[in-house]
Amino acid sequence: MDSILIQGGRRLDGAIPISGAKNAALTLLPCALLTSDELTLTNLPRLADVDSFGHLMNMLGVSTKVDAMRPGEFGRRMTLQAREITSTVAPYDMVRRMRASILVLGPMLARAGEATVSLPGGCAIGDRPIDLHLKALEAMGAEIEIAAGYVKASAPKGRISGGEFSFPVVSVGATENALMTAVLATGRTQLFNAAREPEIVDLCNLLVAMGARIEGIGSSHLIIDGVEGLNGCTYAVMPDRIEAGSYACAAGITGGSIDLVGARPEDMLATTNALAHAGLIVELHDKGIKVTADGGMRPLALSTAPFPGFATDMQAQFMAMLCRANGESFLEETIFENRYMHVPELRRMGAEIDVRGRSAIVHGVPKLTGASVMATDLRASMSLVLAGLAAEGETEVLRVYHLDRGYERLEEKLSAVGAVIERRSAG
Ligand SMILES: CC(=O)N[C@H]1[C@@H](OP(=O)(O)OP(=O)(O)OC[C@H]2O[C@@H](n3ccc(=O)[nH]c3=O)[C@H](O)[C@@H]2O)O[C@H](CO)[C@@H](O)[C@@H]1O
Ligand SMILES: C=C(OP(=O)(O)O)C(=O)O
Repeated sequence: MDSILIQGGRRLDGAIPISGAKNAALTLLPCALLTSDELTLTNLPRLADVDSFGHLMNMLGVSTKVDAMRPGEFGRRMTLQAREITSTVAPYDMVRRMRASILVLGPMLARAGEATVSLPGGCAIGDRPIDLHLKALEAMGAEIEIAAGYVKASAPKGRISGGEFSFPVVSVGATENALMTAVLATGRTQLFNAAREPEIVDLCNLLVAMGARIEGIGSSHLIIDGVEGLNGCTYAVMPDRIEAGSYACAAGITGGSIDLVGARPEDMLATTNALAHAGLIVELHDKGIKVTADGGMRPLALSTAPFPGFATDMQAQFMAMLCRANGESFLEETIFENRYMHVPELRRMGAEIDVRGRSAIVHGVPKLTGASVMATDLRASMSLVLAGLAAEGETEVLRVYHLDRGYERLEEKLSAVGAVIERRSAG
């Protein structure tokens, strides 16, 4: 198994290009199922999850062609074409490895009139049920059956009718599945309390470019009028606000200065506000956001919430950064019930963190020390990388495959701003 080795204690300084967003890519890719035309996505991040999604699309009969971007550019371009959907089954082995596979359910149902997708099961950060995905589809006229670990959705007359659904809890994935179904329905769909994450806006913008009719984009009330068919197009994936936020925390924890080139300020106000409250200097410019540490860091009180609130996907990285703040920070995780898996590992590096249920108190410490650490999920792994960058001595982060799901060329990007970091291959 590969690991990442970090010699900590260096102040990071320089520019990091921000890649296309994993969580946008994973909802834009299944849109290829909605049309027999070609869909070309550019600025796709080179990530294990994007590769896995490409394989899943191939299994459903979608052709994929990948071109490199211009030399020196990150990301790549993928052209997908679903002339026909040859299988409407997303198998367990695929869904088990990548939860976002559930996002083929809506578009397959909308285009082929049926879809069978393995139930994803829980994962390290929590239970993560898909009941709201299914209830939204039912409200739009789908029939749902669950058997042998699979969910089978079908449209009684071959096409979904559309309908109204109010989400009792804000769900990014369920909103995405409902949207991708509604665009090809015979009638109107209204979604209330829909997620408003920038990745949802990116999805709506792509669907509109494909010919969909959606009102209320960016709000929690989406009105979708189904159309007879959608066309292909070329579309650039939005920048990754979570990757950008993670590198901003690298500036904070190392007392450095990092220019996040390509980051979009409007997508990450909760993050930049938190950085500014901690005492970092946040400068917005026409190419991105520059974050600079300015002496000691102040402690924070943060509670995760759906967009525009503070993202749960940033909680672990802020926790690592706040280990070096002057005083006690308070964190509350309201989205996932088990998202403090990084705490025992951070403690092994000298962090002082008390966890009570969904709350955590982070006592700032004068120093962290390198250690061998491992985490069970993506953002938890990134929090260990951040702690390693600031720690005295060597840190080895194990289970790198979590990082490869969500951080494109992590070592290269961090080395370019002065980190001493390398990947050790197990051979
Ligand atoms: C690929 C992707 O985009 N992943 C993101 C997406 O995950 P994902 O779409 O899985 O997360 P959701 O927004 O659906 O989950 C939010 C909350 O709703 C609950 N819930 C969700 C669906 C459902 O049917 N029933 C239910 O109870 C979940 O358990 C959780 O407590 O949004 C999360 C919340 O911003 C992020 O952390 C993930 O990085
Ligand atoms: C939880 C995350 O992703 P996923 O929903 O793909 O597990 C994440 O990106 O932090």
